[in-house]
This record gives sequence, C-alpha cells and structure tokens, in this order.
Amino acid sequence: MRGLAERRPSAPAAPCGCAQPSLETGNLLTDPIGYLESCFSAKNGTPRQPSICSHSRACLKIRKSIFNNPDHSLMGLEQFSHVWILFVFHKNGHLNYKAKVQPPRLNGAKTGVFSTRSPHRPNAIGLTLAKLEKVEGGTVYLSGIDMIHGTPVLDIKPYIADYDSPRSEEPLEDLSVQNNHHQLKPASQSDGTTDSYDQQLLSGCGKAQHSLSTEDKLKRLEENSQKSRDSTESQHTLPEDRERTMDLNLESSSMGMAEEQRGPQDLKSFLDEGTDRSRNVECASVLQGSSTENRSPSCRARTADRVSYSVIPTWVKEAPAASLQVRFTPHAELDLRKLSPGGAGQVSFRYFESTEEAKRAIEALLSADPRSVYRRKLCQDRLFFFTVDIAHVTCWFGDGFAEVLRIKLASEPVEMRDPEESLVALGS
Ligand SMILES: C[S@@+](CC[C@H](N)C(=O)[O-])C[C@H]1O[C@@H](n2cnc3c(N)ncnc32)[C@H](O)[C@@H]1O
Repeated sequence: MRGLAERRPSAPAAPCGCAQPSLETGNLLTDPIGYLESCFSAKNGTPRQPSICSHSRACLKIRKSIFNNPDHSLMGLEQFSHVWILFVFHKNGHLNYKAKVQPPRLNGAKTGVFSTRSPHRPNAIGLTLAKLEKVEGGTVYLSGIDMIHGTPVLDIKPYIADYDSPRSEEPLEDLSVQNNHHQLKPASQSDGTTDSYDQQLLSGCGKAQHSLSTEDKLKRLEENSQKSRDSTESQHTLPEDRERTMDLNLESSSMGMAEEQRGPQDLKSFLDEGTDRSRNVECASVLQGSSTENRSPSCRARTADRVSYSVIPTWVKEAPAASLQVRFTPHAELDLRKLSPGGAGQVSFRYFESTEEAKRAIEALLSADPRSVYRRKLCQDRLFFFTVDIAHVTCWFGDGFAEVLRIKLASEPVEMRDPEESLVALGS
C-alpha cells in the first residue's frame, strides 16, 4: 500500500485544465443510469436517512442510453428485498467540502467528514439502502428513501446481508441474548450506520478502545457479554465514548440464495412465511424471549455461528433530543382529507397510497426533527415548510413536539409521471 498515492500516474489534463477521465487514475466520468422520481421535491424536509420514513417512495427508470434493453440489466434484481443506491448529491449548490463538518446529531460540534454521512464531501456521492418494492420492465420502484426528485443515480447493487454486515470469524457463544433489557426489536431498515436488528449489548467502553483490533473487540464483546449476564443493572450506566452493537442474523445456512439475501426488514415476514422454516420461527420466538435457558441447543449453536456485529460511536446512536411528538391541528387534518382521493378537492396523492400513509409519512419526517442545527438553535420560533408528494406542509416546533398547522396542495407537486416522459423533462 505504501506510496500508492505517490506512484499513481497523474491524470492528463484536458484542454480546459480539468483532469481527463481515466479509470487508471480514478478520474471517472459518470453517466447516471437514471434520474430518480422521488416524493421529495427539495432538500428541506427530506429525511436524513432512509430509515426515518419507510413510506417515502421513488422510482428509477434505467436510461436507454446506458442499456439498449434496460430491463435486461434489472433481471434477477426482483429477488432482493433491499438495494444499495449510489447517487450524486446534485443539489449541493456547489462543490464545496471541508475536512470537518457539523452533523446534526453532534448539535454543532465538529467531526471529520469521513465519519459522517454529510452530503458535502470531496466526491458528492451518496449511498442509500432502499427497500425494493418491485421491478417493472426497466424501472425499479423503491421505498424508504432519502433522496430528492431528479437525483442522478450512478448505480444499484443488491443488499446482501452476508456480504454487507460484518460478522465474527469465530462463533461467539450466546453473545446476543443474555439480557432482558435488550431484546430483538423489529426496527425499520438500516439508518446507514447500523443494522436494524442491532442489539445494543455493552456499556463501559473507554476511549482506549478506538485502537482495538477486531479480535480484541470480539474478545471484549465476549467479556462484556459475560458481565451483562452477571449484572443486567450495569447496562447504560457507565459513561462511554463508544458503543458496541450486535445484530442477530437468524437466517438458516441451508436456505437458497435468494432467501439468504433477504434484507433485515423482511425478517419478520420471512419467519412467518412457512412450515419449512419452523426452526427459524422457533429460534426467533426464543430470542425474543431473550432467555438463554429457554433456547434449544441447536438454536443456540446456529445463532452463535451467525452473530454479526458493528461498532458505532454513541453520538450516532443517540439523537441530540428524543424523537418529537407530532400532532396535527384540526385544520391540518381537514386539509389533509381535502387532498385525499374522494376528498372535496378530488386530488389524489401520487406516491402515497392513502391519506393515512401520507399522515404517517409526515409524522415520521417530523418526529425525527428535520431542522438543521442552525434552525433548531436560532430560529425556534420560525415556521417550517416542506413538500412531500402533493402536500405542502406548514408546521412549527415547540418543546419536544412538532405541530402541523396547514397542508396545502403544493404549487409544484412532485410529479410521478410516466418515467419515459420524466427522463425527457429531466434533460437526459
Ligand atoms: C445526510 S444525506 C444521506 C444520504 C445517504 N443516505 C448517505 O448516507 O449518503 C441525506 C440528505 O441529503 C439531502 N439530499 C438528498 N438528495 C440530494 C441531492 N440529490 N442533492 C443534494 N442533497 C440531497 C437531503 O437533505 C437529505 O436529507
């Protein structure tokens, strides 16, 4: 590895002085595979991570200029529940980036850009784990997204839990289910920092652990797991700089490929699906009971084999404030109904399937507090506006809550047009 950067051939300059695209030098000329049609028209109000709003929807039509037969390129993708989307933060305004940034969760404090998901980075590339709703011809339909309308998409890759979540190399006996405080919970999909089934196990991890090797970390995990067996009281009580999370992957190793590759959100429905998976069902229910004594030996061995883990800093795990309570004024409720199919205005949502879904999406967006740190600190008394689907939402924030005051038909609602037309509209 040493000296690679120095030995790297320098990119030849184009007449304009810019580096010419060349794979050898990593100066890639990107050609979006498509432009996203999203329920979010602008950055304001768009969730910070896909996990925040599972009802958010988008679709992507693969451009014919990339593949003559776009549907060929999507063959087999429908067998996956989740996909990684690589995209360009095309609305960053300008290509401006700094080595240190202030992520909202640090409430004004700074950290290195590469330890964050900030859109402002040297190569303005975003990475989102989205739920794959369906594939139709050359178009993919997604939900649980955090990208705005018109986002240029560079690539799609299937989410494969076996590849995409780190695992221990050795079985970690009984690491994950020792503590009644920490049960498996069917959370929404990954927030990009940790898996949904992550189970927070440990506390009391000091600063020195930043430099621990993976093996040391695993050993420490085991020790701490033993501690948590001894004293469930100690959980969350020690000050810590870093937390460890573990996720349980209950998939059976005898499954077919497509089944193995299911993402975390599908776990529950997967377990519920059939008798041939009864062993997994048995395991799941035992795990949810989180009692070591109750678990069958075969279940224990298999789950221990497949334990995976990840380590994230506390500031990522813990939001600066608890999630906000969201309420709608009677006026706003009425407004929402007017936008609904069959409502007085006869307008219907383009992305949401019902008024209830639209309401739940608005609730999810607001409860995560979409305001910037600046707004949160200095513009507390200001109204906050955002558009989702055809709804232009006006709200305000108080101590621990957000209240929706008004919902109007957006003057320029986000269009879910025929993708063919949209590509023209987006200038591809
Ligand atoms: C914090 S980034 C995270 C994106 C992605 N999940 C990641 O980790 O790379 C998400 C935010 O980027 C902004 N955003 C979304 N699409 C964008 C685009 N095309 N151009 C610029 N900003 C965008 C929105 O404000 C959204 O809340």
